[in-house]
Amino acid sequence: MPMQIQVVDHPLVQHKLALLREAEVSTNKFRLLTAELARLLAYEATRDLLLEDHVIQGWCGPVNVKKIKGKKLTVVPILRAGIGMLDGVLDLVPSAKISVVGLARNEETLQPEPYFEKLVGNLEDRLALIIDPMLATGGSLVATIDMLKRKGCTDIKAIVMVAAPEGVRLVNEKHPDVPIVAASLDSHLNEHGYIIPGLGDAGDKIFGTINK
Ligand SMILES: O=P(O)(O)OC[C@H]1O[C@H](OP(=O)(O)OP(=O)(O)O)[C@H](O)[C@@H]1O
Ligand SMILES: O=c1cc[nH]c(=O)[nH]1
Ligand SMILES: [Mg+2]
Repeated sequence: MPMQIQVVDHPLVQHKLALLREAEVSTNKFRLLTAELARLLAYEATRDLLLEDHVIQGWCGPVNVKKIKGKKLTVVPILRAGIGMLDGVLDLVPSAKISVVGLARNEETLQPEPYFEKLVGNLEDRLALIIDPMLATGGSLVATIDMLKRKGCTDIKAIVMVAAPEGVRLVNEKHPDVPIVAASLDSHLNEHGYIIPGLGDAGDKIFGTINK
């Protein structure tokens, strides 16, 4: 089975990703680039929202226009690192609700350990846009999708900056209905579950908890 993932090859996306990969990138620059990249990826991820026809009163009389149909959006940042992408996504969808999921990957077992869940009501008729910079083993994304589906959400998409093939395969297998949009599909995971070449620890870089 070929992997299902949309890699956005827009030159601005690839350029910003290249700057993010620099070993010496500062916390400030990493945050700014993460927000900019999130904005561009969200633009691509919302490309297939459905439109409907409306007639409005324009300056010279009635005008036929198109507006987004029906479904409202909830953005779902996975704590902590997903917070780094939130402002960029909200720039495009400022009225979206926000559902927050807290997961910490256990460094030994690589399993996600849930510590927070605050999902907005009525997920049945909302598109959930999950945001997290890193898709590594896929455990965190699968756990988040499981939580959303338990609350009745049926329309889910994930935006990540960098994905590993291992994680994409797991999400494709467990949740084939959930599209993944990424800036890059990288080579593999190392023995500690880090993406190679990846970005290092995105949470630590965004929150300034270690230098590299
Ligand atoms: O695909 P996985 O193998 O589950 O790994 C990816 C997860 O790991 C990182 O978060 P981490 O658990 O380090 O938490 P943090 O955001 O608080 O740093 C990252 O932001 C993802 O959520
Ligand atoms: O490469 C990785 C894997 C998990 N989490 C990160 O922040 N980076
Ligand atoms: Mg981390």
